[in-house]
Amino acid sequence: MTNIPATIRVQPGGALTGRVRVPGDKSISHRAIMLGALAEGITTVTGFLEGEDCLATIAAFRAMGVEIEGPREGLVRIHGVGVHGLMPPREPLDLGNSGTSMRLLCGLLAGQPFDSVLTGDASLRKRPMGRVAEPLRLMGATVETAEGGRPPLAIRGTRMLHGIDYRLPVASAQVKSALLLAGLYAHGYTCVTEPAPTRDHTERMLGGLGYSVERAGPQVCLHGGGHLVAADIEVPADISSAAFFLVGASIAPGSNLLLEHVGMNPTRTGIIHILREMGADISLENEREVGGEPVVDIRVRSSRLHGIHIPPGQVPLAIDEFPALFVAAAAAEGRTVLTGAEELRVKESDRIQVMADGLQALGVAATPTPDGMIIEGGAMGGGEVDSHGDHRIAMAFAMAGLHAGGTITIRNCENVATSFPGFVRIAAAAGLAVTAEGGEGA
Ligand SMILES: O=C(O)C1=C[C@@H](OP(=O)(O)O)[C@@H](O)[C@H](O)C1
Ligand SMILES: C=C(OP(=O)(O)O)C(=O)O
Repeated sequence: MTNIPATIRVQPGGALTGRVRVPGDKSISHRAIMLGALAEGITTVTGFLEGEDCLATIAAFRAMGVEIEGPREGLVRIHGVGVHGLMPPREPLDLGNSGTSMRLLCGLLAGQPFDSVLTGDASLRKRPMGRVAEPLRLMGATVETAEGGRPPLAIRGTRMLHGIDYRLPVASAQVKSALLLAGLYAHGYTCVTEPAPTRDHTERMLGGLGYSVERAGPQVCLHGGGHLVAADIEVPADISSAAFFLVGASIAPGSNLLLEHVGMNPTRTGIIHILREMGADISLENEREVGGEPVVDIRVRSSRLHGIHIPPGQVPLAIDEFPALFVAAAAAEGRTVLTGAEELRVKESDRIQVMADGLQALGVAATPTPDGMIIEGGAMGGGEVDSHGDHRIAMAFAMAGLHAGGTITIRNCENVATSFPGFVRIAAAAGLAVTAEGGEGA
């Protein structure tokens, strides 16, 4: 993990034009490594995200004896060891900044015949893990957390897991996935019911590798004891990374941008629905299916956005896009109100507070609430904001430069490399007047 502090600076003005292919989907890349490692045979992955979060997942599986070639230009070859082929790691597995790695691995490791310890960086060590540890205990797992259910996690191996029928208290794809991964090792059926739809990449990929997953409305079930067969996986561009460009092009007059080969899984499209409701000019071209996931090219042109009450049903479908959406709201005419998004407070940073602080520093009337934010759109000045080491906050404020009246300086941007290596170069090529100092991260 790079610890070099990086500053991103954006001069006001400019427009986004041309064609951009953002890097591969982070959620799918993690799962490709995990499920490829558990499959029988060699899984070839293309379009893999070479971001630090996914590299942490690769390192964890290498530490458990899995041979993984690459990544090189998005190509990874995983020599699967089968569901029962992982080896005990000699040291704690350090998952850096990645909540997805930690939560999914916690489920997967609960059913191994060996012990393991999971840790991470200062941000990850503040994030709640009780949400996975508690249901895993109901399955017979032993997972110890530090105070308040935080990492590090000490997992005692067992071959005695049993399936449960679990209703998720929060809409979380990470918890759902952790339980399904534990369910591969459990006796009987493991069923998870979600309060609202969340990303279903785990279910899709399990199916693609030959594991039977049954869905009925909000419930998904699998039976333990099966096996996975290697297959090629093509990872589409990450809609959560495309989101910064969707917002940037919408708010910068004169923009006309094509975002290529973007994953359009219906559990991830909240950003499109919300921006369109705000008046964005977004069209989907060349819709197709690649490796079991819908993919499109997205054309976005600048438009006059207006404030809205964000439909609560869209929140889980856009959960990582709110930093960018808050910038869209700040550039829109009128008031935008978000509710039902308290989950934002337990991401890489408290994304409600940190975004409100940054927007206020730029002169925007942004009022944080326990579960959302109220933003009065309008003019925005320049100024200095702190991303608190949160990749999505850094990239959201970079796009704010397209609307601001002065230079925006963003501190602590080194973690941009967790999800979007090359962000500054790609954004500059599209027309953002952006520079980075002091770190490879950005
Ligand atoms: O399963 C996943 O890949 C993810 C699920 C979401 O987290 P939650 O499950 O905590 O909502 C999301 O915020 C995260 O970036 C990736
Ligand atoms: C919340 C995020 O990721 P994770 O939970 O994997 O750290 C994110 O990428 O916005």
